[in-house]
Amino acid sequence: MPHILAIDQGTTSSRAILFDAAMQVVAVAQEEVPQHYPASGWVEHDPEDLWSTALRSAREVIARAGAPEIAAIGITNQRETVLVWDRATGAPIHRAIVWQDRRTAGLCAELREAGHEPDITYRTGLLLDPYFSGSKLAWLLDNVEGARARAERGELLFGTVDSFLIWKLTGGRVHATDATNAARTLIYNIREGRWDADICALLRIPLAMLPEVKDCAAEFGMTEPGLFGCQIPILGVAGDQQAATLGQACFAPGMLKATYGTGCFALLNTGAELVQSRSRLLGTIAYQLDGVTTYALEGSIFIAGAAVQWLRDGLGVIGSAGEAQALAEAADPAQDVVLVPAFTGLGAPWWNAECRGAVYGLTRNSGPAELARAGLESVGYQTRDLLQAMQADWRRDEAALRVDGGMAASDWAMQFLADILGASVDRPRLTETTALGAAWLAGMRAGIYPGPEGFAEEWARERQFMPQMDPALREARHARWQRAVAATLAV
Ligand SMILES: Nc1ncnc2c1ncn2[C@@H]1O[C@H](COP(=O)(O)OP(=O)(O)O)[C@@H](O)[C@H]1O
Ligand SMILES: O=P(O)(O)OC[C@H](O)CO
Repeated sequence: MPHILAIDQGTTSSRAILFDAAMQVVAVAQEEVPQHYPASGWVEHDPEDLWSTALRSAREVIARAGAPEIAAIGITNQRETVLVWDRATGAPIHRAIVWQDRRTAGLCAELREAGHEPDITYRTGLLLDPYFSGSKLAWLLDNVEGARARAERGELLFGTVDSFLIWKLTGGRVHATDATNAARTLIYNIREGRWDADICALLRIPLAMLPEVKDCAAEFGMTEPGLFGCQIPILGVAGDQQAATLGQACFAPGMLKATYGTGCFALLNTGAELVQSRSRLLGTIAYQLDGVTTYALEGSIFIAGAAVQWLRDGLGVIGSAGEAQALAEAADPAQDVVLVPAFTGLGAPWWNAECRGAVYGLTRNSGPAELARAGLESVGYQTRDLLQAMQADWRRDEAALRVDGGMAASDWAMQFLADILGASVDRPRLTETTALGAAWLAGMRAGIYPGPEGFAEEWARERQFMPQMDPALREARHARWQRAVAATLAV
């Protein structure tokens, strides 16, 4: 029976997941990726680590499953992260600059002050923020000696992590990306589906270094025979948040998923319509199949599961993430401690990089339990702000929010989410949604998995969380949270 291999190259780890012909997980392998912080606000990955951890995970998962026949590979990846390498030798010219890296804040501010943001947002759906690839690529060309001249001579190639892995997997024969990854670069015109020559000129990025942009389910080349002992076609590629949107089968306009990992990324399918947000949410490509683009509105929260990590590593009040829930349950119901986890500023819809976290409502009786509860609740409150902004931008059907990611494992956090949203929250049976999305793209293209309709029918709910909080209390607590955010932004 043919299997599908999904490679999920994430910010903190590389994972490989093998799915069988019935789309069930057969085996998983994972390896941490070392992080480099060469200066305050800078985050880098060694390209060799990205490649070797992905390759080792893939080989290990295949070996664990007894080396079954693999019909295709699907790739999903941390988005926006920038790599530049030599076309002839494959050697990277610098470490990868990771999406979290803020070194280009000055360049982005200059471009904003020069009035470029409205036009760039119109063309790309994005904001002039260091988060996206464009300014990072410009930084490399400006700061690595000789890079711009070499790029202009056509000697250097740019890619996001998917492109780099495709290049390595195909032995340097294919330089390609998919539309969802291209949509995160700030240099791709998502209305017209092409690299934007004007924005590239503004950032002085030579067009010759850009990869070919393909559908998410397409021919991305065959792997080198030496890598897995046989050649395997790469048939699916999507950025990790878009892959999760697919894995959650959010195919209909109005469907919405939120992935709760370190941060939280919510994507709302807006169909053929690219929505211009009034609340600084992002317009992006949800997926592109058979040349047809489906758009999404996206909101990012920087701190979700990271609030739980802070309880564990910063405060030391829990030993593992799974303990947060029991501690929160022990909190004094009479207290209303609010944590605004702006550890690195606040993301959508606030987009304030300067503010920092705060705790409100402390009494002499406040302790670890109240902080744990406040930490878990902060994720629900932030999600509500995000979804309210989405609703203001675009009608949303009353379909439930579909959740996934590590923090979605917490029943307590998901119940509070339903309570504070006043809406139901659905957790799927298969929580490996990111990998599933990539596998589905590849498996569908290989002809062994169903098309979107058949796949959507396979989606199954493990648990639905229904709102139970009294509506007046819900509104009062959310209003208090909003006052806390306003105070945090004002400091
Ligand atoms: N049971 C749990 N309760 C609350 N948070 C959890 C739980 N399990 C994991 N997490 C949080 O989920 C995050 C890990 O999720 P994951 O999807 O693996 O994230 P990422 O891909 O960003 O590394 C961590 O920040 C962790 O604190
Ligand atoms: O690798 P993750 O899961 O933290 O996801 C990172 C996002 O793609 C960044 O936009």
